[in-house]
Amino acid sequence: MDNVVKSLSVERAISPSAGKFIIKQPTQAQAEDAVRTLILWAGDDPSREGLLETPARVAKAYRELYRGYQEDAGAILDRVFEEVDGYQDMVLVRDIPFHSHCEHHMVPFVGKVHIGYYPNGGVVGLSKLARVVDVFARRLQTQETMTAQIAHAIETSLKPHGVAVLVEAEHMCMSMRGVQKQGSSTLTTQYTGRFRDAAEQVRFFTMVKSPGL
Ligand SMILES: Nc1nc2c(ncn2[C@@H]2O[C@H](COP(=O)(O)OP(=O)(O)OP(=O)(O)O)[C@@H](O)[C@H]2O)c(=O)[nH]1
Ligand SMILES: [Zn+2]
Repeated sequence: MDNVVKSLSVERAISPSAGKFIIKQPTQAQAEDAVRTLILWAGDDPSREGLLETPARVAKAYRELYRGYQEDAGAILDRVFEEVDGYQDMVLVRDIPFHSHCEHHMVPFVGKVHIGYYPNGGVVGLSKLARVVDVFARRLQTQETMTAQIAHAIETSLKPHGVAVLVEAEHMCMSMRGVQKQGSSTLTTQYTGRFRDAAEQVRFFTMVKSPGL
């Protein structure tokens, strides 16, 4: 196992174009060995029947849970509809569910994202805002970073008159372990443009919390 870990030598270099890290992917066998190590660390026997296929399943699940690293929010927000008969008011998509993993413990945090923006000429497909949430949620995250990244992606692609992002979430690393406080929630917000105005923030928040369908 030691040899596998030593030979991983993850390469980290900053790509000049996107400012992204280029990671040299470990092989499937290396990923599965790492899971076997963690099973041993948890105190179980990775060679018992029920756990034999677990390393392969976990490696596959990781591809899904961390798919966001392979995705580009800019490409998702690329298509704008301009024929909206002069609509200029706020567009709000609320209660977008998400699950992410905190970068400190790699334990889930789950909740909802609310996104409002003031269009500048055109509007984006509503589903695309929910897709952008997943691009950033399916990475190792802090709630603050995820909130800022969602707002930044919309701001950069749509250049709207303002973006508001509100994220509310429960962190399993605070409920299942550590301080063990079930039911606490964390709210984070990021505002740009018109939403820097306090009255706009009140309007956004009121709409987010108004009775639903
Ligand atoms: N700001 C912020 N903190 C987070 C987030 N997710 C987890 N944390 C916190 O990250 C901190 C890590 O603290 P450390 O003292 O390094 O780790 P720890 O000993 O496991 O901390 P405890 O959770 O208090 O047991 C904890 O306070 C977590 O609650 C997040 O999205 N944003
Ligand atoms: Zn955590």
